[in-house]
Amino acid sequence: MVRLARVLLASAELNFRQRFAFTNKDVLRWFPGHMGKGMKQIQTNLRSVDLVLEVHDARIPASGRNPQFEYSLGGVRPHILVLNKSDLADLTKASAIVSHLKQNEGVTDVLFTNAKDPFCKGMKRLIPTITRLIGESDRHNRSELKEFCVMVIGVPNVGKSSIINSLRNKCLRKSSAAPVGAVAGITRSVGMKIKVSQEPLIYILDSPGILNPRVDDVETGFKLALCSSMLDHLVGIRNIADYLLYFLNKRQCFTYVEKLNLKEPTDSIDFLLVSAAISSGKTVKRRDMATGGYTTVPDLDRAATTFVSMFRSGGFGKFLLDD
Ligand SMILES: Nc1nc2c(ncn2[C@@H]2O[C@H](COP(=O)(O)OP(=O)(O)OP(=O)(O)O)[C@@H](O)[C@H]2O)c(=O)[nH]1
Repeated sequence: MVRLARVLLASAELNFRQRFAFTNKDVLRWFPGHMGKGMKQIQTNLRSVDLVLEVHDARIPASGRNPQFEYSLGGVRPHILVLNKSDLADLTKASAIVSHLKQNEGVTDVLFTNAKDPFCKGMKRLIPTITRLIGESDRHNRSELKEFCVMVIGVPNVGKSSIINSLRNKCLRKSSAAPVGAVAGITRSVGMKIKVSQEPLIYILDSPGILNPRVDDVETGFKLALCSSMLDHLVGIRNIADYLLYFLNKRQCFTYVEKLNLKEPTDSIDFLLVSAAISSGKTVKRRDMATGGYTTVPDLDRAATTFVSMFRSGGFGKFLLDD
Protein backbone atom coordinates (compact mmCIF):
# COMPACT_ATOMS: atom_id res chain seq x y z
CA MET A 1 0.00 0.00 0.00
CA VAL A 2 2.77 2.43 0.98
CA ARG A 3 4.70 1.48 -2.18
CA LEU A 4 1.65 2.21 -4.30
CA ALA A 5 1.38 5.62 -2.66
CA ARG A 6 5.08 6.31 -3.38
CA VAL A 7 4.59 5.41 -7.05
CA LEU A 8 1.62 7.73 -7.26
CA LEU A 9 3.55 10.41 -5.38
CA ALA A 10 6.34 10.23 -7.93
CA SER A 11 3.93 10.48 -10.83
CA ALA A 12 1.90 13.33 -9.40
CA GLU A 13 1.68 16.02 -12.05
CA LEU A 14 2.65 19.54 -11.23
CA ASN A 15 1.16 21.17 -14.30
CA PHE A 16 -2.50 21.76 -13.56
CA ARG A 17 -5.21 21.09 -16.10
CA GLN A 18 -6.54 24.10 -17.97
CA ARG A 19 -9.90 22.47 -18.68
CA PHE A 20 -11.90 19.63 -17.24
CA ALA A 21 -12.02 16.98 -19.94
CA PHE A 22 -14.66 14.40 -19.14
CA THR A 23 -15.72 12.27 -22.07
CA ASN A 24 -18.44 10.05 -20.63
CA LYS A 25 -21.45 12.33 -21.08
CA ASP A 26 -23.81 9.43 -20.30
CA VAL A 27 -23.41 10.07 -16.59
CA LEU A 28 -25.04 13.46 -17.16
CA ARG A 29 -28.27 11.91 -18.51
CA TRP A 30 -30.01 11.76 -15.20
CA PHE A 31 -33.70 11.97 -14.55
CA PRO A 32 -35.09 9.66 -11.91
CA GLY A 33 -38.69 8.64 -12.67
CA HIS A 34 -40.25 10.48 -9.75
CA MET A 35 -39.05 13.79 -11.19
CA GLY A 36 -41.29 13.56 -14.29
CA LYS A 37 -44.21 12.88 -11.96
CA GLY A 38 -43.13 15.78 -9.70
CA MET A 39 -43.05 18.21 -12.65
CA LYS A 40 -46.61 17.21 -13.61
CA GLN A 41 -47.74 17.73 -10.00
CA ILE A 42 -46.15 21.19 -9.97
CA GLN A 43 -48.00 22.13 -13.17
CA THR A 44 -51.30 20.74 -11.83
CA ASN A 45 -50.99 22.70 -8.59
CA LEU A 46 -50.13 25.94 -10.33
CA ARG A 47 -53.78 27.05 -10.51
CA SER A 48 -53.95 27.09 -6.73
CA VAL A 49 -50.87 29.22 -6.10
CA ASP A 50 -50.32 32.99 -6.12
CA LEU A 51 -46.54 33.04 -6.44
CA VAL A 52 -43.68 30.73 -7.39
CA LEU A 53 -40.62 30.77 -5.13
CA GLU A 54 -37.72 29.24 -7.01
CA VAL A 55 -34.83 28.21 -4.78
CA HIS A 56 -31.35 27.69 -6.18
CA ASP A 57 -27.82 27.38 -4.83
CA ALA A 58 -26.05 30.74 -4.44
CA ARG A 59 -22.73 29.11 -5.41
CA ILE A 60 -24.05 28.45 -8.94
CA PRO A 61 -26.41 31.37 -9.65
CA ALA A 62 -25.98 31.18 -13.43
CA SER A 63 -25.89 27.42 -13.94
CA GLY A 64 -27.98 24.40 -13.22
CA ARG A 65 -31.42 26.02 -12.92
CA ASN A 66 -33.99 23.83 -14.60
CA PRO A 67 -35.17 25.56 -17.83
CA GLN A 68 -38.37 23.48 -17.66
CA PHE A 69 -39.47 25.75 -14.80
CA GLU A 70 -39.22 28.75 -17.07
CA TYR A 71 -41.07 27.11 -20.01
CA SER A 72 -43.82 25.62 -17.87
CA LEU A 73 -44.29 28.22 -15.20
CA GLY A 74 -42.66 31.38 -16.49
CA GLY A 75 -44.87 34.43 -16.57
CA VAL A 76 -47.93 32.56 -15.26
CA ARG A 77 -47.45 33.67 -11.65
CA PRO A 78 -45.17 36.21 -9.92
CA HIS A 79 -41.74 34.72 -9.34
CA ILE A 80 -38.95 35.19 -6.79
CA LEU A 81 -35.53 33.60 -7.22
CA VAL A 82 -34.03 32.75 -3.84
CA LEU A 83 -30.29 32.05 -3.96
CA ASN A 84 -29.87 29.98 -0.82
CA LYS A 85 -26.81 28.68 1.06
CA SER A 86 -25.39 32.19 0.87
CA ASP A 87 -23.28 31.31 3.94
CA LEU A 88 -21.26 29.00 1.64
CA ALA A 89 -21.05 31.37 -1.33
CA ASP A 90 -18.57 34.09 -2.20
CA LEU A 91 -20.95 36.99 -2.70
CA THR A 92 -18.46 39.78 -3.29
CA LYS A 93 -20.02 40.06 -6.78
CA ALA A 94 -23.63 39.87 -5.61
CA SER A 95 -24.75 42.96 -7.53
CA ALA A 96 -23.15 41.64 -10.76
CA ILE A 97 -25.03 38.36 -10.22
CA VAL A 98 -28.32 40.21 -9.82
CA SER A 99 -27.67 42.27 -12.99
CA HIS A 100 -26.72 39.14 -14.94
CA LEU A 101 -29.91 37.36 -13.90
CA LYS A 102 -32.01 40.39 -14.78
CA GLN A 103 -30.46 40.98 -18.19
CA ASN A 104 -29.96 37.39 -19.33
CA GLU A 105 -32.70 35.44 -17.59
CA GLY A 106 -35.36 38.12 -17.05
CA VAL A 107 -35.38 37.50 -13.28
CA THR A 108 -36.31 40.71 -11.50
CA ASP A 109 -36.64 39.65 -7.85
CA VAL A 110 -33.58 37.95 -6.37
CA LEU A 111 -32.89 37.35 -2.68
CA PHE A 112 -29.79 35.80 -1.10
CA THR A 113 -30.68 33.63 1.88
CA ASN A 114 -29.16 31.38 4.48
CA ALA A 115 -31.98 29.09 5.59
CA LYS A 116 -29.99 28.24 8.70
CA ASP A 117 -30.20 31.87 9.82
CA PRO A 118 -33.84 33.02 9.81
CA PHE A 119 -32.69 36.52 10.77
CA CYS A 120 -30.33 37.08 7.83
CA LYS A 121 -31.25 39.96 5.50
CA GLY A 122 -32.63 37.75 2.71
CA MET A 123 -34.83 35.67 5.03
CA LYS A 124 -36.20 38.84 6.64
CA ARG A 125 -37.10 40.26 3.21
CA LEU A 126 -38.83 37.10 2.01
CA ILE A 127 -42.33 37.59 3.50
CA PRO A 128 -42.48 41.35 2.61
CA THR A 129 -41.38 40.56 -0.98
CA ILE A 130 -43.93 37.75 -1.33
CA THR A 131 -46.66 40.05 0.02
CA ARG A 132 -45.70 42.94 -2.27
CA LEU A 133 -45.54 40.85 -5.46
CA ILE A 134 -48.84 39.08 -4.80
CA GLY A 135 -50.41 42.46 -3.93
CA GLU A 136 -49.25 43.84 -7.30
CA SER A 137 -50.59 40.83 -9.28
CA ASP A 138 -54.21 40.23 -10.33
CA ARG A 139 -54.28 36.72 -8.74
CA HIS A 140 -56.55 35.44 -11.55
CA ASN A 141 -59.03 32.88 -10.15
CA ARG A 142 -57.81 33.47 -6.58
CA SER A 143 -58.55 37.18 -6.15
CA GLU A 144 -61.41 36.53 -3.64
CA LEU A 145 -59.23 34.46 -1.30
CA LYS A 146 -57.70 36.09 1.78
CA GLU A 147 -54.91 33.55 2.16
CA PHE A 148 -51.84 33.59 -0.07
CA CYS A 149 -50.41 30.35 -1.42
CA VAL A 150 -46.80 30.05 -2.56
CA MET A 151 -45.19 27.07 -4.28
CA VAL A 152 -41.51 26.36 -3.72
CA ILE A 153 -39.67 24.83 -6.68
CA GLY A 154 -36.03 24.12 -7.53
CA VAL A 155 -33.43 21.47 -8.25
CA PRO A 156 -32.76 18.91 -5.48
CA ASN A 157 -30.96 19.70 -2.23
CA VAL A 158 -30.88 23.50 -2.56
CA GLY A 159 -32.73 24.04 0.73
CA LYS A 160 -36.39 24.33 -0.32
CA SER A 161 -37.74 22.53 2.75
CA SER A 162 -35.25 24.33 5.02
CA ILE A 163 -36.54 27.72 3.86
CA ILE A 164 -40.14 26.70 4.60
CA ASN A 165 -39.16 25.49 8.08
CA SER A 166 -37.06 28.57 8.75
CA LEU A 167 -39.95 30.91 7.87
CA ARG A 168 -42.37 28.84 9.97
CA ASN A 169 -40.01 28.81 12.97
CA LYS A 170 -39.39 32.56 12.72
CA CYS A 171 -42.90 33.87 11.92
CA LEU A 172 -45.09 31.41 13.82
CA ARG A 173 -42.60 30.02 16.35
CA LYS A 174 -43.81 26.61 15.24
CA SER A 175 -41.71 23.48 14.77
CA SER A 176 -40.50 22.34 11.35
CA ALA A 177 -43.09 20.76 9.08
CA ALA A 178 -41.15 19.94 5.89
CA PRO A 179 -38.66 17.04 6.01
CA VAL A 180 -35.04 18.11 5.48
CA GLY A 181 -32.01 15.94 4.73
CA ALA A 182 -28.34 16.16 3.78
CA VAL A 183 -29.09 13.50 1.16
CA ALA A 184 -31.04 14.95 -1.76
CA GLY A 185 -34.44 13.66 -2.84
CA ILE A 186 -36.06 13.86 0.59
CA THR A 187 -39.22 15.54 -0.75
CA ARG A 188 -40.79 13.11 -3.22
CA SER A 189 -44.06 14.81 -4.15
CA VAL A 190 -45.96 18.08 -3.89
CA GLY A 191 -47.16 17.95 -0.31
CA MET A 192 -49.72 19.56 1.97
CA LYS A 193 -49.91 23.34 2.36
CA ILE A 194 -47.68 24.46 5.23
CA LYS A 195 -48.60 27.62 7.12
CA VAL A 196 -45.63 29.99 7.45
CA SER A 197 -47.21 33.34 8.36
CA GLN A 198 -50.39 34.50 10.12
CA GLU A 199 -50.42 38.17 9.14
CA PRO A 200 -50.56 38.12 6.15
CA LEU A 201 -51.86 34.56 6.02
CA ILE A 202 -49.38 32.64 3.87
CA TYR A 203 -49.20 28.93 3.10
CA ILE A 204 -46.36 27.25 1.22
CA LEU A 205 -46.45 24.10 -0.89
CA ASP A 206 -43.19 22.14 -0.90
CA SER A 207 -42.27 20.24 -4.07
CA PRO A 208 -39.71 17.60 -5.05
CA GLY A 209 -36.40 18.78 -6.51
CA ILE A 210 -36.51 18.52 -10.31
CA LEU A 211 -33.32 18.37 -12.36
CA ASN A 212 -32.88 19.48 -15.92
CA PRO A 213 -33.36 16.15 -17.78
CA ARG A 214 -30.39 16.79 -20.06
CA VAL A 215 -27.29 18.76 -19.21
CA ASP A 216 -25.19 18.93 -22.36
CA ASP A 217 -22.43 21.05 -20.92
CA VAL A 218 -20.13 18.87 -18.82
CA GLU A 219 -18.99 21.66 -16.52
CA THR A 220 -22.53 22.71 -15.68
CA GLY A 221 -23.28 19.10 -14.77
CA PHE A 222 -20.27 18.85 -12.51
CA LYS A 223 -20.96 22.17 -10.79
CA LEU A 224 -24.45 20.89 -9.96
CA ALA A 225 -23.08 17.54 -8.83
CA LEU A 226 -20.54 19.23 -6.58
CA CYS A 227 -23.25 21.26 -4.83
CA SER A 228 -25.97 18.59 -4.67
CA SER A 229 -25.56 15.18 -3.11
CA MET A 230 -28.44 13.98 -5.34
CA LEU A 231 -26.00 13.16 -8.10
CA ASP A 232 -23.30 11.35 -6.11
CA HIS A 233 -24.35 7.86 -7.17
CA LEU A 234 -25.23 8.87 -10.73
CA VAL A 235 -22.05 10.80 -11.53
CA GLY A 236 -19.73 8.90 -9.19
CA ILE A 237 -18.15 10.43 -6.11
CA ARG A 238 -14.59 10.01 -7.46
CA ASN A 239 -15.51 11.89 -10.66
CA ILE A 240 -17.01 14.68 -8.53
CA ALA A 241 -13.84 14.73 -6.38
CA ASP A 242 -11.76 15.02 -9.56
CA TYR A 243 -13.80 18.03 -10.69
CA LEU A 244 -13.40 19.58 -7.23
CA LEU A 245 -9.63 19.17 -7.41
CA TYR A 246 -9.54 20.71 -10.89
CA PHE A 247 -11.68 23.61 -9.64
CA LEU A 248 -9.62 24.30 -6.48
CA ASN A 249 -6.37 24.30 -8.47
CA LYS A 250 -7.88 26.60 -11.10
CA ARG A 251 -8.81 29.04 -8.34
CA GLN A 252 -5.39 28.54 -6.73
CA CYS A 253 -7.05 27.48 -3.50
CA PHE A 254 -4.55 25.08 -1.98
CA THR A 255 -5.98 24.77 1.54
CA TYR A 256 -6.78 21.14 0.66
CA VAL A 257 -3.04 20.35 0.92
CA GLU A 258 -2.95 20.93 4.67
CA LYS A 259 -6.42 19.63 5.37
CA LEU A 260 -5.71 16.32 3.64
CA ASN A 261 -2.15 16.02 4.98
CA LEU A 262 -0.52 16.23 1.56
CA LYS A 263 2.99 17.54 0.96
CA GLU A 264 2.13 19.78 -1.98
CA PRO A 265 -0.68 20.60 -4.42
CA THR A 266 -1.44 17.99 -7.02
CA ASP A 267 -3.50 17.67 -10.18
CA SER A 268 -3.85 13.91 -9.85
CA ILE A 269 -7.04 12.78 -8.13
CA ASP A 270 -5.65 9.24 -7.74
CA PHE A 271 -2.62 10.56 -5.89
CA LEU A 272 -4.76 12.81 -3.71
CA LEU A 273 -7.25 10.06 -2.80
CA VAL A 274 -4.61 7.42 -2.07
CA SER A 275 -2.61 9.85 0.09
CA ALA A 276 -5.69 11.12 1.93
CA ALA A 277 -7.00 7.57 2.50
CA ILE A 278 -3.66 6.41 3.89
CA SER A 279 -3.09 9.40 6.16
CA SER A 280 -6.61 9.18 7.60
CA GLY A 281 -6.57 5.39 7.92
CA LYS A 282 -9.40 4.84 5.44
CA THR A 283 -8.76 1.34 4.18
CA VAL A 284 -10.84 -1.52 2.90
CA LYS A 285 -10.20 -5.26 2.59
CA ARG A 286 -10.31 -6.57 -0.99
CA ARG A 287 -10.38 -10.20 -2.08
CA ASP A 288 -7.40 -11.17 -4.22
CA MET A 289 -8.90 -13.37 -6.96
CA ALA A 290 -5.58 -15.08 -7.67
CA THR A 291 -4.74 -16.16 -4.13
CA GLY A 292 -8.19 -16.14 -2.57
CA GLY A 293 -6.79 -14.13 0.36
CA TYR A 294 -7.58 -10.56 1.40
CA THR A 295 -5.39 -7.46 1.02
CA THR A 296 -5.84 -4.07 2.63
CA VAL A 297 -6.05 -1.19 0.15
CA PRO A 298 -6.84 2.54 0.47
CA ASP A 299 -10.59 3.20 0.44
CA LEU A 300 -10.74 5.72 -2.38
CA ASP A 301 -14.53 6.15 -2.30
CA ARG A 302 -14.50 7.13 1.37
CA ALA A 303 -11.59 9.51 0.79
CA ALA A 304 -13.49 11.08 -2.14
CA THR A 305 -16.65 11.42 -0.02
CA THR A 306 -14.68 13.19 2.73
CA PHE A 307 -12.99 15.53 0.25
CA VAL A 308 -16.30 16.50 -1.43
CA SER A 309 -18.11 16.83 1.94
CA MET A 310 -15.42 19.25 3.12
CA PHE A 311 -16.19 21.47 0.15
CA ARG A 312 -19.97 21.18 0.62
CA SER A 313 -19.77 22.26 4.23
CA GLY A 314 -17.53 25.25 3.46
CA GLY A 315 -14.30 23.64 4.71
CA PHE A 316 -12.25 25.12 1.84
CA GLY A 317 -13.88 28.55 2.07
CA LYS A 318 -16.69 30.34 0.26
CA PHE A 319 -16.93 29.98 -3.50
CA LEU A 320 -18.77 31.10 -6.58
CA LEU A 321 -18.46 28.24 -9.03
CA ASP A 322 -19.71 30.27 -11.99
CA ASP A 323 -17.17 32.58 -13.55
N1 LIG B 1 -25.05 25.74 4.91
C1 LIG B 1 -26.33 25.71 4.57
N2 LIG B 1 -26.96 24.53 4.48
C2 LIG B 1 -28.27 24.54 4.12
C3 LIG B 1 -28.99 25.74 3.87
N3 LIG B 1 -30.25 25.40 3.53
C4 LIG B 1 -30.33 24.06 3.59
N4 LIG B 1 -29.15 23.52 3.95
C5 LIG B 1 -28.82 22.09 4.09
O1 LIG B 1 -28.94 21.52 2.77
C6 LIG B 1 -29.46 20.20 2.85
C7 LIG B 1 -30.70 20.08 1.96
O2 LIG B 1 -31.74 20.86 2.52
P1 LIG B 1 -33.29 20.59 2.17
O3 LIG B 1 -34.06 21.69 2.80
O4 LIG B 1 -33.67 19.19 2.47
O5 LIG B 1 -33.24 20.77 0.58
P2 LIG B 1 -34.41 20.49 -0.47
O6 LIG B 1 -34.18 21.43 -1.61
O7 LIG B 1 -35.75 20.57 0.18
O8 LIG B 1 -34.05 19.01 -0.89
P3 LIG B 1 -34.91 17.93 -1.75
O9 LIG B 1 -36.09 17.54 -0.93
O10 LIG B 1 -33.92 16.84 -1.94
O11 LIG B 1 -35.26 18.56 -3.05
C8 LIG B 1 -29.72 19.93 4.34
O12 LIG B 1 -28.60 19.26 4.85
C9 LIG B 1 -29.84 21.33 4.94
O13 LIG B 1 -29.47 21.37 6.30
C10 LIG B 1 -28.27 26.99 3.97
O14 LIG B 1 -28.78 28.08 3.73
N5 LIG B 1 -26.95 26.91 4.33
